[in-house]
Amino acid sequence: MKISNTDKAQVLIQALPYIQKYYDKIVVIKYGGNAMVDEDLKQAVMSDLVLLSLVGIKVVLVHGGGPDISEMLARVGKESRFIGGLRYTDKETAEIVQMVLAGKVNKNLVAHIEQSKGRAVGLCGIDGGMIKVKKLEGEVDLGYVGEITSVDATAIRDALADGYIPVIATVGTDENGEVYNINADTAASRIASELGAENVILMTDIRGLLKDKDDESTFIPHVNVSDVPYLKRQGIISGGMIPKIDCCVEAVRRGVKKAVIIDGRIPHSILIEILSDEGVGTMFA
Ligand SMILES: Nc1ncnc2c1ncn2[C@@H]1O[C@H](COP(=O)(O)OP(=O)(O)O)[C@@H](O)[C@H]1O
Ligand SMILES: CC(=O)N[C@@H](CCC(=O)OP(=O)(O)O)C(=O)O
Repeated sequence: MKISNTDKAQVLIQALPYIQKYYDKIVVIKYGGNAMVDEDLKQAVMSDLVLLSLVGIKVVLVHGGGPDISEMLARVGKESRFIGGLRYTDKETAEIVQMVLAGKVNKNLVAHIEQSKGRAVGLCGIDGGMIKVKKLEGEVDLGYVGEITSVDATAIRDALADGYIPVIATVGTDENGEVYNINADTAASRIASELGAENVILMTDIRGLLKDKDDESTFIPHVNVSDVPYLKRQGIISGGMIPKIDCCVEAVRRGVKKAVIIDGRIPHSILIEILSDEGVGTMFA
């Protein structure tokens, strides 16, 4: 079907109020490893970020890379173990996490942005002392998994002021300089609140929060943060969805106006989410 010029113009002009709303505002986008399904899709997502950045939105990209980490661990004969959505991280795993996230995944995303004629700079939580952590203490010992104690967003702000899209890998250091693995959803939430971001958008491989995770027709479009403890008790939220939901709740509590989980496998879902009134995922308020 051929789209008429009038229809094309209509689509563009409909984006105007959203461009005005978000102009000069910070939007933190977390791109999960499970949504990085192929290089073409990744390229399409990065082009969307370049477009958003060129219309004046301050885009900050925080990325995951869980599947890449698991693949590298398997190559060296190590099995991946997750407890409550978090990876058990021994010393050797922490080194591999740093190599894969800050090296392979981070530079690959920067290269894709540059390929779309955007400007990006790759950073990790170690750079500029950005993310400081202490060992996460809980019922189960997760090894070198960090709980964020502080975020210094200076390097991110400087990159934005210079017109770059900061691309951030989520490893951080403790007071002794030891490197820790940080869940990327958790880090995105803290970075968003530290930056006073307008929105935090989590791109994953599922439509959003589902009542039954194996049935997309049970999709939940809106969640009130006060309902989350109940949803958790009911067992509706499990695995990798746990840090995501916690991230959204935490971001909203800390003043981020909107936290959304969207399907990163749908081409241009991020443009539809930001530049139209069609909510495409689960919104937390
Ligand atoms: N209630 C739920 N609704 C949607 N997804 C859920 C739910 N509970 C668990 N999940 C799982 O969470 C996964 C997303 O988390 P994760 O695999 O960590 O993604 P990412 O790599 O994007 O961070 C989904 O693919 C799904 O299998
Ligand atoms: C502590 C912890 O679990 N860290 C994550 C960091 C990467 C991540 O969060 O990647 P996704 O967003 O693709 O899941 C991990 O090791 O897998």
